Amino acid sequence: MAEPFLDVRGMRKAFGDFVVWEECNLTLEEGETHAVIGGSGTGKSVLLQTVLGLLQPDSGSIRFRGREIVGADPATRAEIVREVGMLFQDAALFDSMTVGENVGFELAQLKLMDRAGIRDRVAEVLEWVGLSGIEDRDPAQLSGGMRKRVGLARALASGPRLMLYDEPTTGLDPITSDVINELIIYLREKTHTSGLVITHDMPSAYKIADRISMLYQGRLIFTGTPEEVQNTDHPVVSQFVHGRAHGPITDGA
Ligand SMILES: Nc1ncnc2c1ncn2[C@@H]1O[C@H](COP(=O)(O)OP(=O)(O)OP(=O)(O)O)[C@@H](O)[C@H]1O
Repeated sequence: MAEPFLDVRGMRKAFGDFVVWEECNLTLEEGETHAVIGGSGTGKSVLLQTVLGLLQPDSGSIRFRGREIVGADPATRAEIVREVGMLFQDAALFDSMTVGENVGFELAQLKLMDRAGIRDRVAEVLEWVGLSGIEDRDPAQLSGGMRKRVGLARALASGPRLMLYDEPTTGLDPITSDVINELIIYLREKTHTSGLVITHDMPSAYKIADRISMLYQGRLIFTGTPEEVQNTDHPVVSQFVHGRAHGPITDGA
């Protein structure tokens, strides 16, 4: 059987005595969008950072397209994760640069194209996110939803095979959130990228994910389709997804 596109196996991560991930086992198939849900501070961002190679797990394995990220030397790790794009929670745009410079930043840094090529690619990905012609704008003047869209364009510019989404709808109003959800679906169809999304926005997870896993006390305790997650009688998952104050989760964790 072919190896999963992304295969996280037995991944443990602690900060001192504080164990964030007891054991993470997660697979992502090519073309799939997989959402990981869980309370605040439970380790969702830590998962994305380990996949990106920014944090080193204490043990376990993270393989992307058959190549091991954990323990890889920095040059090899950089090469592996070059095919991974990330939409940061705050879009992480450089306010000292124009929108166009932000979107073309990685292409220029890695010298992936000449200037004319970068200009064309920037125009193309801005069109994908519905923001044609804003190359010369200052990111500080953009609304939260527009910043997210520019962040998406930037993440897609170098043609990643896997997109990591760190709470893509957090801080947006419900309508703008849905615009971002629809854009994620549209871009997935257009570019055939796989997606790993962390979120606690359940309408967003139901809409964009093929499968949803719930993180609780350092493990993924449940994985299912959006329908299975919505209808489960698993007490922890049911309490979380239906937002009930009373149940086994007592501290938001
Ligand atoms: N570099 C670090 N050093 C020490 N502790 C850290 C570090 N990064 C994360 N943590 C801790 O790990 C825990 C999990 O953090 P993480 O940011 O992954 O949570 P999260 O599930 O993404 O939360 P939220 O939904 O609030 O963003 C938190 O208690 C956090 O304080």
